[in-house]
Amino acid sequence: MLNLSEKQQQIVDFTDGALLVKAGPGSGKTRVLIERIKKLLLTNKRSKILALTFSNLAAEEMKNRLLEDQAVEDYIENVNVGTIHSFCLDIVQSRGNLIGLGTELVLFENNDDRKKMLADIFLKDSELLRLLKSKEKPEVFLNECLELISEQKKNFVSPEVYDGNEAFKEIYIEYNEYLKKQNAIDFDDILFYAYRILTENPNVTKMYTSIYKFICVDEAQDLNFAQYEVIRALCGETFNNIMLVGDENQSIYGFNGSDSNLMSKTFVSNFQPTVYVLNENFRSAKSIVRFANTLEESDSVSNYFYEGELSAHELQDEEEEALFIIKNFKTLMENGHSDIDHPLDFEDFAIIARNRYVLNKVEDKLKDEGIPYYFKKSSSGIEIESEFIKVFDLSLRLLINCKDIIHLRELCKIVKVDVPDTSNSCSGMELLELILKSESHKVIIEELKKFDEVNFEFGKTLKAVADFVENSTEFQEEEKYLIFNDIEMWQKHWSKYIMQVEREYRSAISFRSYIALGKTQDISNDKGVSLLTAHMSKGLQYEVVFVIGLSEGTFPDYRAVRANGKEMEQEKNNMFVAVTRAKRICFLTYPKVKVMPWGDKKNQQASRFIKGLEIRTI
Ligand SMILES: Nc1ncnc2c1ncn2[C@@H]1O[C@H](COP(=O)(O)OP(=O)(O)OP(=O)(O)O)[C@@H](O)[C@H]1O
Repeated sequence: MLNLSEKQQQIVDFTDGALLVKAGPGSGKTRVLIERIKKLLLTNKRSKILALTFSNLAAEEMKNRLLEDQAVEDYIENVNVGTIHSFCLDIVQSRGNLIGLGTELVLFENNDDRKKMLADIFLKDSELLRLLKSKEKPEVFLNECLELISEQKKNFVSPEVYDGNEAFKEIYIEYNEYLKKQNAIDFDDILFYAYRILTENPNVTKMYTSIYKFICVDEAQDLNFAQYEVIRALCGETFNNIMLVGDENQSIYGFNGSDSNLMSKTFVSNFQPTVYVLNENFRSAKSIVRFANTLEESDSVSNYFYEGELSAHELQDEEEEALFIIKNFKTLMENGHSDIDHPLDFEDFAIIARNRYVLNKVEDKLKDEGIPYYFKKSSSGIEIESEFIKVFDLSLRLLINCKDIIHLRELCKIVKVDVPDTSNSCSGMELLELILKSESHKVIIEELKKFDEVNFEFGKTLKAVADFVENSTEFQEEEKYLIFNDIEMWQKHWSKYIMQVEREYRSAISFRSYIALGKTQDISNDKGVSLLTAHMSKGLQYEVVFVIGLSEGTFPDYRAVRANGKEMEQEKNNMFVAVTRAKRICFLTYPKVKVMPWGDKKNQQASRFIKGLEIRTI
């Protein structure tokens, strides 16, 4: 067990009142948060703690780190770790009725589903249809409408109070009505409705604050308006045992409305927290901290004796850049490094870029060399390849929610039947019996019939479907191949789900919500060199980091270069996050010439972020 610094210890020992920990990279924010939760668990054995994170990855990491300590094992039930969205979805699904919604609402997480709904709305109304047809690019217009709806919801502007464009107001009203008719909500509704439930029902707020004695929020610099307001609503009038932890310089979700002022100004004025600042970096060697400080004018101090290594390199083109990475990777794997006191492994390396495509060349080279690597992904939902499992998936959706018109139509289209009239109330199973007639589809019905809310054994269902497919002569080899892969993927989601949810709480609707929120994505056992975007690298650390594609227009991104305003601040933060993932060695590279997808060659300038360094050429 590592010793905490004096300041870290003070934070861990802090008991009552609001608390803000502002701290630089590698200063132990996450560590302090975890230690404080442990301490609270052990000293307040009957109190519950709510720990909110921004990603499933961060939530999982936090749970694992808590579980590592045997002392807290018996009290682990007292801490609820999860993303803000997942916590709020629980509120909405269980108490939607308090604001005129149904309960057990399903989440339409997929943008295509939202678009289909919007298209329906335009088709039904001749005025709106005319408007749509007058647009040069109707598809783009639909997307813009969806974005505008999303923006209103993120700002908690309901259609009733929206006072802009009349046509849009109507579209927005209809869109929400359509969702309501299907007992569904979209992603943005999660926070908005949770906020309404909490603020319009003080009893609910009181119930939560009497259950949870402490609330902690990690990565608080990434809070956006809606998230902050929900957290504030959760605290009601009097609760103030809330702890926010974050680093303004690592705020990188500006495009999603995040604003570090919510943490450093609004929270301070609303809660008057005790503020701690941590600036000792326990992760990175001196040269890395020194460079990071020049990016952000921060005052981090490396706690390490090691100088480490940070260097910038110009390569001829992307091919040369990729070869340079492979060469240095191999040298370090073979010889190690005097500042690293253990032999290096694949997992000690990360290659980070501003966007996914910059990593293509390196990926090719890693593949050629047989070096294991993986992409960190953040996704939600489930992607299905085979038609049969698509039918299975849609059937499951209808079983959960017979009002789901969007997916009912999709299912009917696939099995080529007319959409049945759903105006007479009809259960999901009755609908399925009307639609699914082929032998193989009847198997789906039989299997789904076995579900009842008390005993949701999806693993057995998958096994039965797999057995049927194996013995069936109805499918071609290729189709079977896809079906088996799809089933295997479902099985993985199911395994992750049952690890998180006790048997008695398992149900089809909760399983679907877990999938929709990305809580069943496999994120843990990836092996090999990490390929990451700067966004995905948040919170992680590696002995050796290559930050690549560091040219003007790529990193910083060309849009930020063009706008040259707040966006550039975000780019700098992205760079800051990427570089500070390195513990001991950091290579910064860029290709002088970039070959465009259509074959042209483009000369590039070194990124402004490395201009102050000596740039080596080969
Ligand atoms: N007091 C300490 N002594 C030694 N090592 C420490 C101490 N505090 C933290 N560390 C180590 O420093 C590293 C960084 O800690 P942690 O990940 O908690 O920092 P962080 O502030 O959350 O980082 P970031 O925001 O950059 O992701 C970890 O390896 C952690 O174990």
